[in-house]
Amino acid sequence: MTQHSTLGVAVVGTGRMGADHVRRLDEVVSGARVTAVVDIDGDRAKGAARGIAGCTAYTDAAAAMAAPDVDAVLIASPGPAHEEALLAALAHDLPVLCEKPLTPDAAAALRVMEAEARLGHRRVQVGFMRRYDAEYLRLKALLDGGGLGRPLMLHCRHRNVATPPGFTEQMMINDSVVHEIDAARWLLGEEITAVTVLRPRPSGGAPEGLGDPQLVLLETAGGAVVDVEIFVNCGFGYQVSCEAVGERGAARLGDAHGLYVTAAGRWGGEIAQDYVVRFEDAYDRQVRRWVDAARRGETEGPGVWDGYAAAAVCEAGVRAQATGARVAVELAARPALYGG
Ligand SMILES: NC(=O)c1ccc[n+]([C@@H]2O[C@H](COP(=O)([O-])OP(=O)(O)OC[C@H]3O[C@@H](n4cnc5c(N)ncnc54)[C@H](O)[C@@H]3O)[C@@H](O)[C@H]2O)c1
Ligand SMILES: O[C@H]1[C@H](O)[C@@H](O)[C@H](O)[C@@H](O)[C@H]1O
Repeated sequence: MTQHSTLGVAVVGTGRMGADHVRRLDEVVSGARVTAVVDIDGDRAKGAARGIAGCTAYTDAAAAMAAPDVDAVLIASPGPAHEEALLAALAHDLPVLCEKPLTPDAAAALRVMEAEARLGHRRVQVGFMRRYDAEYLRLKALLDGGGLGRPLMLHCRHRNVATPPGFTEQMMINDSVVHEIDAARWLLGEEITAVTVLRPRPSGGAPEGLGDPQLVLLETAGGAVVDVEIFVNCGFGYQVSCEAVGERGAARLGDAHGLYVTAAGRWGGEIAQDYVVRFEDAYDRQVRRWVDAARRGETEGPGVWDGYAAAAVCEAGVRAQATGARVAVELAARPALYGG
């Protein structure tokens, strides 16, 4: 495997998340430099490349991946565009960090899995950044160490201030709850086997046609239950919390962020307004670990199997959302490459 002194990274998609990753690779993470940026919006690509020495702007991801100064690819285009970029990167056997969701549907994820299996080694890390968040890591260590006894339930809350234009009910599952789906699989070490979605009366603050909030219930292979409140137009802040309840104790993350202030007859803290603030450290740690592994010629962290399993649960979730029924998750057999 190639050893890279400095990893030349192509960032595909330079919107909100892609631009933040370009900044991160340029200013925060050592051992990498952004040699290419790709966006179907050429002006946006040029804007992202501006000020970065040796960075070329492209509108075609395949052209960027064929460039000699591109050693790795960070995909931050919208979910439906991921499959094409992933297959192109795998055709060049390049290390990839792909923003979540790996793909919005399970069939596309399976095609990516087949392409990676043909290489015979893992190349793709999925951007499930909560696995790199300090609080989630502590909760995972506590659960793995048996500190709470056998875990029985997770209570999760996922609140966004507001949705961007075009955000659909399906995206509440595919784009938002997909984080809890991955976090639950990782924290509990079990696959999710069934999904049910309950709908309280919709908030007046939600856009027309969006049944927001919703309560998503996940059942796991070992009999644990996970409830997820997804409320993407709560209006007051970006809140992500998770309480694990075990046979001998409970532990909750996500309550406090930032300063706790006592002044002017009041006490309290701040609520982050978006994910870029709440998960800044997690994104930094995730990208640093990806760059370090890629420079060693290795791939670690959540991979294509995790992206596929999450997509399969999301598909069941979207059916449960539409029908009100409890929907079983259908999973293919886990290939040996992913520990099957
Ligand atoms: N991990 C997280 O917390 C987190 C947060 C936000 C977004 N995301 C993920 O990041 C990705 C991007 O989200 P965003 O909010 O930055 O979206 P965005 O709409 O702000 O940006 C997407 C960009 O991709 C470009 N684009 C579209 N199709 C393309 C293609 N085929 N090739 C190249 N560029 C293309 C668009 O022109 C746009 O500039 C999504 O997968 C999203 O789910 C993850
Ligand atoms: O794409 C975003 C992102 O993944 C955020 O982390 C999540 O809180 C939002 O709900 C989602 O729309």
